[in-house]
Amino acid sequence: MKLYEICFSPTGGTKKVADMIAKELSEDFQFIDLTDPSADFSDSVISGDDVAVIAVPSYGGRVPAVAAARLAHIKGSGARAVLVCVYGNRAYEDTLTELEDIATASDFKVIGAVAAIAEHSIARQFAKGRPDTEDTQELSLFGKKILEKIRSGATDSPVIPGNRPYKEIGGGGMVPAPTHDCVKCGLCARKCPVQAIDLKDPAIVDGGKCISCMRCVSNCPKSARKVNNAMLSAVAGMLSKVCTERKQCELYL
Ligand SMILES: Cc1cc2nc3c(=O)[nH]c(=O)nc-3n(C[C@H](O)[C@H](O)[C@H](O)COP(=O)(O)O)c2cc1C
Repeated sequence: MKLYEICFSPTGGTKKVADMIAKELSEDFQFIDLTDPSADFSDSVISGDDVAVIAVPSYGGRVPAVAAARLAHIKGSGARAVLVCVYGNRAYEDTLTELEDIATASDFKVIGAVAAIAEHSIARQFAKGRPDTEDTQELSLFGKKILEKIRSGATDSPVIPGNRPYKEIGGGGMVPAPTHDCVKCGLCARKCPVQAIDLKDPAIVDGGKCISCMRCVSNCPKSARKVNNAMLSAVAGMLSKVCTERKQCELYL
């Protein structure tokens, strides 16, 4: 059995959680980075006796559309899959259900699913420091239980929460822009998962392509990329009502 970690993680929270699960399943794994806009995902060869940890963040209770599209190119060949959805302590709604449908359509056999919490990548005061020590212990235990199921040879699929049809895709429009501290190093443009930022002039952003993933904000070595303050305060105000109470990690096996 070979382990794959197939992950879309613009600001690293999803990857942290996926790594915690993956390292319980195998000492080493092959990483497939769904944020890489230049990768040809149909090149990934996964065979029937492999296992994949497929991890995405929740965006508005859904799988980020670009992650869904890239994932659809990977052929599962009947390999077992453990789905991971990471969210910012509001809710993940239909993310796991949608991910289950995408994985199944790509010929993966879903044997488990995890929902976990990481710092909210837009309003970073929510779920700050998560996954924390308590999450780490819980996720390590989840990983051990998943490994037991893999070793038992069981391939039944758990009942995963969520609705079909899924929630409508909403939100968007939070397009980060450079501040006066920008030195035009171009890192944001090179690392943008959807190539929305102009390589020569990072002030030029294709708003139609930007998915508001906040990678450019979190990656900037000069902290010189920001979203509009008024917009951010409005979002934080809305989230404070629904994000404050601590949500727990969940395992579906
Ligand atoms: C565009 C966007 C939409 C989001 N929507 C939700 C949401 O519906 N519920 C939630 O709890 N967190 C939401 N979040 C927070 C992310 O799911 C969370 O911060 C996640 O850890 C980000 O993953 P990453 O660090 O791998 O980029 C959203 C973040 C972004 C950027």
